[in-house]
Amino acid sequence: MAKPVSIEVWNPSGKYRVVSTKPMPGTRWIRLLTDQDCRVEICTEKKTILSVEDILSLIGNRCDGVIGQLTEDWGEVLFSALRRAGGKAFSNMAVGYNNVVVGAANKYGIAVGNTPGVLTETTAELAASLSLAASRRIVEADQFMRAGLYDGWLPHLFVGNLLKGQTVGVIGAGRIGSAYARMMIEGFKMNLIYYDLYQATRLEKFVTGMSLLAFSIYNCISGLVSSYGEFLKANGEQPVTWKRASSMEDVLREADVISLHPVLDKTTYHLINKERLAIMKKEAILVNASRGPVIDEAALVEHLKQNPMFRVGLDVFEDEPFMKPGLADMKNAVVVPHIASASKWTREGMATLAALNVLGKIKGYPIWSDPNRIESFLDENSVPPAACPSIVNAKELDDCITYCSCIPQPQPAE
Ligand SMILES: NC(=O)c1ccc[n+]([C@@H]2O[C@H](COP(=O)([O-])OP(=O)(O)OC[C@H]3O[C@@H](n4cnc5c(N)ncnc54)[C@H](O)[C@@H]3O)[C@@H](O)[C@H]2O)c1
Ligand SMILES: O=C(O)[C@H](O)CO
Repeated sequence: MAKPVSIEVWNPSGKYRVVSTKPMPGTRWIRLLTDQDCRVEICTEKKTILSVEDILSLIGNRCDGVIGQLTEDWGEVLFSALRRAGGKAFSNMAVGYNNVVVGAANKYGIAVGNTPGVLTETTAELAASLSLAASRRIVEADQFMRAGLYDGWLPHLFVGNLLKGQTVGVIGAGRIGSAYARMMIEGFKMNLIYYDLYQATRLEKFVTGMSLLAFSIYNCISGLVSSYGEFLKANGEQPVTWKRASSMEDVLREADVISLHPVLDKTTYHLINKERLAIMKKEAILVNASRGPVIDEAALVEHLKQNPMFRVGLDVFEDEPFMKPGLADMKNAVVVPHIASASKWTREGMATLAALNVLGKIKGYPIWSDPNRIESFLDENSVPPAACPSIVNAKELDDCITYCSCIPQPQPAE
């Protein structure tokens, strides 16, 4: 018998029972559910990571849908329990869903939602912040100041790396990887090399498009230049270049700053290991805001010890919430606790998308056709479309996909 967990209830007489395993930012997500006849139960247990038993207790005997977190183990046990309770949907409040065994959800006919798009720029900004913090040794310097060690300007004090004109490498150039690449190219005039299983057409177009736009504007004004490279040169700057690498090793060898943005799956587990660290430049910067196990963290600690000029910026860790022994002592590592998507707007938007995934399945709405264009769900001043923003197993469940945004709007509950 599972131990009861504490909850807070909204709209107790609601027809559909929706459980959220954590309080989530904002109140719009609660309103969207209660307006559609849902009773919302929010787990208020103090402990950070809920066990499978805790969640079983939350699901109980009758539950229409659950909004959960990336720290939870969603597999056979929970999906079978949710099915028995009459549930239709689970949504992670996250874009990554490596904590979910999608095959088990398919087996029990449960839809699995995630929250793409709303966190793209916020996560890319954190990766950019880590790139800067690591390259300019900001955390080390801050600690030095607070320790009262600063006794005057020195030519060698906290010398780091200049980004301008260096090469940024992106591994996994999807939504976040591409947004990060654009920030580093535009912000610091870095050259780009990327590796992905697929061509990042939008990113390539952006770089080329930017070049052409700048080129045409400059050309109109001066009539002097024939390429973006020349445009930059004419301004006394190095031209920006980009290329798609045919192997990940090419990125590791060539780039000065490398940021990891792939999904975590069998192909990306320990993508960065001892051998691959060894081929990186001795003074390279490595950033990870994807998932911890993409890096063999024990090998990374050894590499940091052997190569004091090699620096990392980490938002995620192999055994969260823990760090591998030795990492916390490394001055050449900047570490933050999985906060890449932590801006108010983004977290409230993630809660909204997760709630709408669950609500949409309960109401029998179709699936939104393009999870990269979810803005219409986030506009606080309008009723969101009657669709599930992003269901990762829609195909497996034979769900109906909507290709039109002009679909009927949901009506308030009577
Ligand atoms: N730290 C955080 O708080 C945080 C926030 C958001 C997302 N994330 C992580 O970032 C990941 C990416 O999010 P996204 O929205 O950009 O997803 P996305 O699907 O748009 O991009 C992932 C990219 O990884 C590529 N990829 C897959 N396998 C690969 C491989 N073996 N080698 C190279 N590339 C490979 C894919 O082709 C895709 O382009 C999420 O799955 C999540 O785990 C972390
Ligand atoms: O996958 C995700 O969405 C993050 O890790 C949390 O924002």
